[in-house]
Amino acid sequence: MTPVLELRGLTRSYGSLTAVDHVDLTVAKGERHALIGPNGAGKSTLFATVAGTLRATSGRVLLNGRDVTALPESERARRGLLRTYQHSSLFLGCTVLDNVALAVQRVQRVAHRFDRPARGFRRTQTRALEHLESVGLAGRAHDMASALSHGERRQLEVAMVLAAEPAVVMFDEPTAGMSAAETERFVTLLEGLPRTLTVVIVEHDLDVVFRLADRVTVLHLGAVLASGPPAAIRSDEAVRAAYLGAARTEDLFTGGAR
Ligand SMILES: Nc1ncnc2c1ncn2[C@@H]1O[C@H](COP(=O)(O)OP(=O)(O)OP(=O)(O)O)[C@@H](O)[C@H]1O
Repeated sequence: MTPVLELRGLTRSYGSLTAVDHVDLTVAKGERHALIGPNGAGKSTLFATVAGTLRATSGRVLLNGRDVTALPESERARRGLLRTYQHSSLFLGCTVLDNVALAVQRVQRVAHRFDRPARGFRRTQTRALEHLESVGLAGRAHDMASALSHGERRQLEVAMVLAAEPAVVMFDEPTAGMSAAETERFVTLLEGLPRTLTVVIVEHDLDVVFRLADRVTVLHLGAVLASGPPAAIRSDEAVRAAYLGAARTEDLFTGGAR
């Protein structure tokens, strides 16, 4: 396997509390990797420390073998490690198309900086529309982003992620607040993402996790309790105990842990 993201002894403390405790993890190119764990396990802190939103207390984050631990979030994003936020970061006063066009432009500014402006503009619009088509929003291209439903806004964010052409995208609880129908549409969309993209997802909905993930890492009290393919995690007694105490493992993975 070709590792794209490696965490080595990654630790993040808040004063005397160690929220993320010497986490070692390797994510392969193209993998769908889910981070789960009970409330307070350290998922958000780990996520933010990997993305560069928070500084690590110790340990290292490697992206494609390069140490990015000292880099801020913006620089990690420029190098292909992109995160989404639970609260959307769209330009609500712009059209749906313009939101994606802006994301496309950031990449194209580097690749085509010697093009004539009109040609660059057409290229940007075409690419942006292609991304909107791939997330099922081409029909809403000229609507304001503010007119989109919650689920559609999340779809738009995926189009913006695709436009940025990252190596790794980290989704932070993407289905939070979605209806069942929106969740279904969104998970289908994630399932269809190209395998050139590596996906790390923090998600409370375990049905979503076990549908999407190739591998699942369970955090408990900041440390890795278990990491492996979904089937192994489902049957892991320590995982069950960490989540729910007496409940049966099967109950855990049919929505009972929400
Ligand atoms: N800014 C902070 N200052 C101090 N302690 C914090 C801070 N943020 C989180 N913590 C603590 O760190 C631990 C891990 O929290 P974190 O939010 O990373 O867990 P989580 O698994 O994402 O939880 P949840 O599922 O509830 O979102 C918890 O004990 C939490 O109280």
